[in-house]
Amino acid sequence: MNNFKILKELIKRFQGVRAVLYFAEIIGMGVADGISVVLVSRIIGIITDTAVSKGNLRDTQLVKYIILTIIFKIIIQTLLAVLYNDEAKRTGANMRNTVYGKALSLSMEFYDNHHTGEFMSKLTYDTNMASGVFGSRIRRVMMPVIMVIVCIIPMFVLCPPVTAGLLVLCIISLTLNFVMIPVLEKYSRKISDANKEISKSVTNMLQGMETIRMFPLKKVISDSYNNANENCGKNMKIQGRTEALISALRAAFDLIGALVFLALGILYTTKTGGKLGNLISLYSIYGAFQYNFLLMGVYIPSLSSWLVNAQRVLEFIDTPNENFYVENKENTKNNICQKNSEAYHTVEFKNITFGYAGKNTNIFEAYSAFFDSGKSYALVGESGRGKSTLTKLLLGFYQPKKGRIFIDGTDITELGLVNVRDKIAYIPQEPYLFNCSIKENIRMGKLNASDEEIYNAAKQAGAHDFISGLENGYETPAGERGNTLSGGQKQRIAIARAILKDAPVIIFDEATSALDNETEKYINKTVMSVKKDKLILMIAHRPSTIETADCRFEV
Ligand SMILES: Nc1ncnc2c1ncn2[C@@H]1O[C@H](COP(=O)(O)OP(=O)(O)OP(=O)(O)O)[C@@H](O)[C@H]1O
Repeated sequence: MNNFKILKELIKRFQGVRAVLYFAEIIGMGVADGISVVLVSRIIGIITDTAVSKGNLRDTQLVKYIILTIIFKIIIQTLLAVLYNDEAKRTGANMRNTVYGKALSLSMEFYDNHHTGEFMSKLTYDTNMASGVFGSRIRRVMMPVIMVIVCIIPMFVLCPPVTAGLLVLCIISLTLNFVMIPVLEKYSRKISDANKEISKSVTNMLQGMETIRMFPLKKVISDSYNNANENCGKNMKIQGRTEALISALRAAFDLIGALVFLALGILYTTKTGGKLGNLISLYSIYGAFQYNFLLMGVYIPSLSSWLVNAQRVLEFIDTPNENFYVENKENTKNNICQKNSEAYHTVEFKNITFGYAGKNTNIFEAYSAFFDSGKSYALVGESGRGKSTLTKLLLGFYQPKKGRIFIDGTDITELGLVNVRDKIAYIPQEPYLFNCSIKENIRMGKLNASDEEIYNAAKQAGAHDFISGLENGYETPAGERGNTLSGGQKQRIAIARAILKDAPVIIFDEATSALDNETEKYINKTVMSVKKDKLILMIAHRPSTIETADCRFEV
């Protein structure tokens, strides 16, 4: 995608019709800025001519110019700047919401294939840069262009030959700046890639902190971080030097511009009898003109390097969602309610074939299985056979290559992801606890649950006693990923959350593996007591767990 297309796409997706307002505000600011520069130059010119002719300032139109300057420079510009900022912030927020929303809609396969660090970099660095396109970059590119256009007309009116000479100089310096565009773009890409690597290293370090300390992995991890950091630093250095070169060129052209102005100005006043006031006015406008002309050479390349990140954000947003199933069909939802009231819940896998993306072999090949209502099944089989995968297929985390899956006799592709997951309470091998209170963690099973319902669910999950024993009871923060709790405590909170959900199908994926025998027995007893109208699938290795199930099912 070329830069223009990226920009067009960004505007279409994140601004829509509001783009008209946004661009009108920038154009307004640029025009007001340009006009105020011209007005100030007129004031200087009038003062100079009056001084040279020893005239009276009162006889001039000085006050009119001063009032107009105040209106354009202070009132109009400030007003437009405030409106512009609001619009830019709205666009940035819209972009961040879209990216975050996208992250929640992606398939599990996406997360399997993307490193958390790389993903974090996308969510933060690339999105910040992309929202910066609207936050500052477009304004910085457009304002100088508008200023240059507004200034060039009075400059030619005031003194055509000097203006023509200065313009040629400005064009040469701008061309040189443009030569630097591809260089800056190249290093911006490299820095962005290096930042991804840094994020990956930091995520590895944070998530694998225990393992890093257990094995002597400090050096390996810090080497990988240092390499990424060094690479980033190296590219930033080259980018910095290129920018310094551009600044040096700008300074050189400043100096040459002043000399050209002096030479042409002397010729203009001595040979053609031009007014000194006009020349001083011209030089006053030229200061702003030249500055903005060179800014075009700085900000246009810089915009294109920010657009590199914006393109990545667009690609990310275009990643397909996990919604390969029908979403929330109203009539389907009614069907589900009817079937729930019948209290008969079955799960059937019919001739499914599945293998994870990127792997040559399939885990299931035309595989069929049927699970009946009111029963509990212990899913057994050697490690790696595919027990967890089978339940994840049921949850719609992955899509089978062939075959169909039914809940209560309805194909899950017709039910829709939301409805399928609504019918299932799933407790994974390593349950995730959010960084909020224990009570709020349990409440995630049913967002409108009363405190009483939460306590009851915790009692059934054998968690009430230990939670009540904590200094802050149910208000105790679970910590990041539940790290203030033991493995068994985390499991019991996750079980309470699943019990609270009161779904017709419950999946335990080794959900009691970290519990002592007594607690496990207690939980199994309470869970089995509610199973009359439920279907329970338990993935288990422990004989004690397998024994509590009605049927042993070899996957
Ligand atoms: N996200 C994934 N991406 C690629 N391969 C995966 C993924 N998850 C699991 N696998 C592979 O699929 C196979 C089945 O894994 P699964 O976790 O379903 O087995 P399991 O029977 O539950 O094993 P265990 O009893 O050890 O928990 C394994 O070979 C595993 O390496």
